[in-house]
Amino acid sequence: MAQFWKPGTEKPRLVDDEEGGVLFFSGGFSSSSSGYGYASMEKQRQRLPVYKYRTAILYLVETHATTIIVGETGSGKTTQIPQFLKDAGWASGGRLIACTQPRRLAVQAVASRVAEEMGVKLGEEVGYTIRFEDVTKPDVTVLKFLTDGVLLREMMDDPLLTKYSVIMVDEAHERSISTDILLGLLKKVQKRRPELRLIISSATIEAKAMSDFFRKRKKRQELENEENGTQGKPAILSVEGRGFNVQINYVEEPVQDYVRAAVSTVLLIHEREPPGDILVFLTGQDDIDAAVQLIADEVQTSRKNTSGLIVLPLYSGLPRAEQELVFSPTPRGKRKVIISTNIAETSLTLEGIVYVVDSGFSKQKFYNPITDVENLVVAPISKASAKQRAGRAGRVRPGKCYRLYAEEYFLNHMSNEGIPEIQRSNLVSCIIHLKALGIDNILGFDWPASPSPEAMIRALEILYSLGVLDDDAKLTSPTGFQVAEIPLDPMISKMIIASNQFGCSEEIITVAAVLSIQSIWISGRGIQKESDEAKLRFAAAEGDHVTFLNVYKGFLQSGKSSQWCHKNYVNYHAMRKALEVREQLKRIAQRIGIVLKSCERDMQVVRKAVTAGFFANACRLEEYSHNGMYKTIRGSQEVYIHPSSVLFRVNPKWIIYNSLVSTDRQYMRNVISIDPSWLLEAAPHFYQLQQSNPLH
Ligand SMILES: Nc1ncnc2c1ncn2[C@@H]1O[C@H](COP(=O)(O)OP(=O)(O)OP(=O)(O)O)[C@@H](O)[C@H]1O
Repeated sequence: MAQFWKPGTEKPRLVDDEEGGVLFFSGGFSSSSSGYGYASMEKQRQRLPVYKYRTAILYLVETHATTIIVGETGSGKTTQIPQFLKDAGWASGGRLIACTQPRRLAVQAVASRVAEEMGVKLGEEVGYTIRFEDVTKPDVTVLKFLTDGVLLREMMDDPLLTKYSVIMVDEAHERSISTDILLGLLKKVQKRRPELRLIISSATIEAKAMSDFFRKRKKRQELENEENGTQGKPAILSVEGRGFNVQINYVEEPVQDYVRAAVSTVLLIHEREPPGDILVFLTGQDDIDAAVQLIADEVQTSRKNTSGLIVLPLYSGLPRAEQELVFSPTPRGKRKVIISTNIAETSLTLEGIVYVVDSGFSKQKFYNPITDVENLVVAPISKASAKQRAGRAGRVRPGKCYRLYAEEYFLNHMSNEGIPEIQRSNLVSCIIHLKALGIDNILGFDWPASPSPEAMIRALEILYSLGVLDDDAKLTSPTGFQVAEIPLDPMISKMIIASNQFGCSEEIITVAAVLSIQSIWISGRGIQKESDEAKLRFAAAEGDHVTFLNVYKGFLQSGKSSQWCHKNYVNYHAMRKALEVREQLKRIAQRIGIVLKSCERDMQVVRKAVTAGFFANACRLEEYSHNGMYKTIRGSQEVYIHPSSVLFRVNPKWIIYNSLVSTDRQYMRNVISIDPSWLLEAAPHFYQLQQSNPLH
């Protein structure tokens, strides 16, 4: 039987749901009808649906180890619940309240908003921590926003997270790898720290399944204790009501080209709809650049009314200052168009947004443990994502969402939730995390969704070959511990550590920084020829990694000039971002004992260091191939050099790639030529495992 909670009542009476022993709460509807413009911030807070549930939330958190809170997008979960907890005393006595988010941008934005609402300076009482950036003050910060990945890292120093009284895992529906590992670990921590409180929140989570996870595999004694109290059972609270209405529009016919369709929709909104900014969801930097270019073409040819449009891209590779532009107020008489990846899908409030255009696609990772290939593929989103995207409108005034797919498709074909990332990823990073936390029995770990044993075995094998795990599958010293210290993909971390031995750490840190950016080249429809020609000025016969070093050198010699970038079809923003990342990596490298040293012109050692990290991605050109077909050494997958690579059509016999993208074929991005004997030097175990040695 379900239990209903009437907002405003002091203490709810808790009644078990017969099936799951789970508590359900539901309650009053709240909707706002007037705009926020003139209301004080406190009034704005009080109008949010979650405000009416304040007492219920505090009561549930007091009486339950885990509380699952489901409420519409924009109902106030992220910004309000941490403040309720603080006001109720959960941050007294030097304790902290944590609120995690899957994405860095959301962490920063939400922390700023909460600091503003509380009238405090960001970094004091309210702070945030994201990878490479800590804006908190010891003994002063009480509300801390952080990515779930950062909280996992904190567990390496403090496995029981003793300084936190409450941890709110927000946007749990995203099921990122870090969220899933965190949920598994927090369940363990709760056994040792029964006083720790967990809140799992989202607009679109399957609350019952999450609750079952927190209940399963309890010992009999624990279940008996539950009979006598509510402490062990997760409570579920459903926050009813939403801020403002969002009208959903669908296309009548499926669209052929979602980039063009998105641009046409933007122009149509601009022509016909009243003022208000537009947020467009595409899949990645390439799509976004193409859309920006298409709008720029329209502006130039003046075929459509484009006056007053300010077009801003938004993706994770953009430097901070560029990302922050999306939060700046729109000048009077103008209309901002933000073209974004799913980086803006959850938690963000972009004040001026009235219109959302949803392409229905995002880039998603897919890993095949049999072939050991991880692809970034453009794939349809889930209903949960579509709902989150629409929820970026209607936050401070009513809005409209234009879905570039048919309603019939949404209703009958779109999956409710995406596949958890852990079930479609290479598990190398995840296993290092768990090992560094002393979790030895990885197969027996309590996952919210189990990864496949094949993927697990593959990852263990690669980690062993990287020299990160020993024969007993424990972290090696020092390599394993050093790799665990660097917050990057273990293959990149290993490449950095190996550069110490090869005397080329300066170069390899630059390579690592550039690899962390999606692309440093300006590309797009209509400028391909010019951009290819410009690339040739830097192209190195060894491959893309060495080419990156040439570009970086040229950029520094130009005095980090934007004109230089423009002239050479190099993306200035990307270069600035690479500089930012490089600085951070340099600090980490020095901390773990890597001596900064340049190999000057000796590019062989650079290639050897790359091989030491990425040997598992080695490929050989098919001897009789006339179309540049390679096969991966492991898995014999057919792969081709991506046209953006300087080795496209050069086709050296032996190469290593950094990542794969899948379109009509499997394309290798960022490729370097190698000597096959280096593979055996770098990973004898890995290559000798093959039945017949593939290196001959
Ligand atoms: N930066 C901001 N500027 C103006 N209003 C804001 C801002 N941040 C939040 N708000 C207001 O607070 C409301 C609640 O935001 P909050 O992020 O707490 O909601 P949420 O329930 O966590 O949403 P979601 O599920 O989408 O993350 C927004 O709908 C908006 O009205």
